[in-house]
Amino acid sequence: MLRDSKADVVNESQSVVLSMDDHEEVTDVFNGVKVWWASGKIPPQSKTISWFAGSEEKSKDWQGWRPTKWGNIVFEHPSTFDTLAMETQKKDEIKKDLIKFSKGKDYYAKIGKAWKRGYLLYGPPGTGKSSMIAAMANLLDYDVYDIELTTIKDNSELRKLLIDTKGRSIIVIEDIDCSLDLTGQRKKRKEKDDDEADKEKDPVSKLKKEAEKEGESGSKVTLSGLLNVIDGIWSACGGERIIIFTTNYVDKLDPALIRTGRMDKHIEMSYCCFDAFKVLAKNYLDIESHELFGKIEEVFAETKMSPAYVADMLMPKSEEQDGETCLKNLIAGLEASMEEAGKKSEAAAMLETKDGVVTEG
Ligand SMILES: Nc1ncnc2c1ncn2[C@@H]1O[C@H](COP(=O)(O)OP(=O)(O)OP(=O)(O)O)[C@@H](O)[C@H]1O
Repeated sequence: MLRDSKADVVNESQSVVLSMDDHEEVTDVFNGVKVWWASGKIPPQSKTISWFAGSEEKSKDWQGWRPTKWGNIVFEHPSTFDTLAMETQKKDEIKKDLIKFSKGKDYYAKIGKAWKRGYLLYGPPGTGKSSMIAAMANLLDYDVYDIELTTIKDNSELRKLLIDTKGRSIIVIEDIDCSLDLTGQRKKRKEKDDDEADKEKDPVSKLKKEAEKEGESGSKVTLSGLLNVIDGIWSACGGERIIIFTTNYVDKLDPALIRTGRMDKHIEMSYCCFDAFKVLAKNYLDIESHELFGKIEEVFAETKMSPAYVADMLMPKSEEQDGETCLKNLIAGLEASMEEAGKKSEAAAMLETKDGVVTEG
């Protein structure tokens, strides 16, 4: 038994909680074994990114004596709106929207609505969705809770997790399209394919397939469950919260998920434009203008390249590589991709031509 320590009974609980002062040290003997207790204090991190750590890694929320599944790592993503490659006007609009929301406590109270905002971030891979989330968190100084839906057992577990989030936070549900096969068209198409395949199967193999299906999906979170949890969570939680869904395939999402009111703002993260390139050139090479910019602008007008690719090309790969070499490499890379795209569309046109001769490659 710890001596010299404080003992309290926590509200509505049978258990006694022993506590120590900061930096206090106590020696104790239990069953003949000497135990040494020390109380340390870890200064709070101003920002943490939290993620679902899995049931075997449950940690304790010592304040409330409730187990919580959120793990924390220090949030150190340096992306800001200044480093984000995107049209300036679009960035300014998003920044204004966020700041208005973060200052909107009285307004939301006045209109009787929960202080929350939903964003849908969509665009091809490498267009900066994660960078945008980090920039948002850095702008508002909010925590980020990153949810991997496929690791969540069911709707009630999702609800518990969300209830456990704190105010001034951004809740991120990434790749919503692949997480649960929630996409409208894909789901319908899959069901159709399955039905057709089922017609040809005997009842035993049908049952086997159903059993396999159940085993396949580790998660039983459903679209309607997700929507109910999100709608319900706002009334249950105080404090401002932003929820962000990300997807690479917006056109395949179920309309129920993206209908207005649920996601307040849809933000498209698109391929690199010349404006976005200039941000990257300034960040990566400290170049604000260059004689090659004219050529680069021309090429960008005709190519679809992700900012991730452009950023990679602009990063010097050796001491010898200077800014101009990186710009030249970028032009060469973009032109090669244009050529590739040209070849592909030629091949596609050949296939479409009725009389075109198609040979196996
Ligand atoms: N718009 C952007 N502005 C600045 N850097 C970017 C941008 N897009 C991509 N990058 C660079 O490319 C890397 C990958 O981008 P990021 O992870 O943000 O893209 P994503 O859209 O979230 O990709 P995915 O869909 O594959 O998860 C970033 O670390 C960053 O260096």
